[in-house]
Amino acid sequence: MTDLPGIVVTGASGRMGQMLIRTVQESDRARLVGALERPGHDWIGQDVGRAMGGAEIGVTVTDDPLEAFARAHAVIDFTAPAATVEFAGIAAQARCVHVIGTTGMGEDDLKKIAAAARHAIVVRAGNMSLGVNLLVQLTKKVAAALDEDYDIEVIETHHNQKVDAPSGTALMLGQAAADGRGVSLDAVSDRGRDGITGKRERGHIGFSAIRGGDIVGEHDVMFAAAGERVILRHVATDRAVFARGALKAALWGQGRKPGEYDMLDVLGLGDG
Ligand SMILES: NC(=O)C1=CN([C@@H]2O[C@H](COP(=O)(O)OP(=O)(O)OC[C@H]3O[C@@H](n4cnc5c(N)ncnc54)[C@H](O)[C@@H]3O)[C@@H](O)[C@H]2O)C=CC1
Ligand SMILES: O=C(O)C1=N[C@H](C(=O)O)C[C@H](O)C1
Repeated sequence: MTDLPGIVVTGASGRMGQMLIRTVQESDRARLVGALERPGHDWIGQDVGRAMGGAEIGVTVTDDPLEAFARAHAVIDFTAPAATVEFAGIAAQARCVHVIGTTGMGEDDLKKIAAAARHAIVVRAGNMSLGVNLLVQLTKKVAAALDEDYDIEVIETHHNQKVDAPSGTALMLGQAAADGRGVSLDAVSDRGRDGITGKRERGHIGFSAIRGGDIVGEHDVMFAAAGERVILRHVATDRAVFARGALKAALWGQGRKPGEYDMLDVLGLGDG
């Protein structure tokens, strides 16, 4: 039991944090060795099982990443961009695999994570589910097969607590569509249409975000032409799909060479 890789979950009280703690606890391939929350959070100092409303599990919630990561083989991190950038440096120092699910990161944040990944194993993806990563590959193939007569639109739908848009998944799908077409996503993105926008530009990739209720996460990639539409869709109904993917990534990362990997690497779905 004690030989199993030790996992620290950051953002322990969050929607994903709690799901990850349950997933690690239920796994016979890993053990939970730490649970982290932000300084000042009322879970700090409590047993994480009790704080989640269940039985004690012998892991006390801490706000000290240095101390927590020193005991871990992997950190699974679904928090916020500033926290994730800080954790990337500390995980590299502690030599543990950093699995990053956090979305909404800016260019600067991504540069800092890439710098940490020169010395550390980082697995980062805007969506850790098998289904979405398959959809990424399908999107690339369909975009390569259809010409610019087909307007590409990415539509994402999430719960009303989500703070970033477009979702990390929508950006992955948009990138896959751009790669399939052999164009730069930055050059063709249409985000946040409002007002007199002018007609849609041929070859652009549009993004729309819908927010409401407790929707876990839905993504459509629409290829719309005169007379027909092709729609690729993924619907997540349970956050367990993300947590299972993240734990898989944490185990896959053990003993790898330093570098930044994604879920296509973990799942063996890459191009070659
Ligand atoms: N890649 C994927 O498969 C998925 C990614 N996500 C992303 O994960 C992130 C979190 O999502 P949710 O769990 O829904 O959010 P949430 O708001 O429920 O949880 C975030 C948690 O992080 C904690 N946190 C913030 N700063 C911290 C710090 N410095 N130290 C420790 N803890 C800190 C917060 O207190 C909170 O408990 C978002 O960016 C979301 O988009 C969510 C689901 C799947
Ligand atoms: O915030 C969420 O909830 C989710 N975030 C990820 C994203 O931004 O794509 C993944 C999933 O869709 C849920």
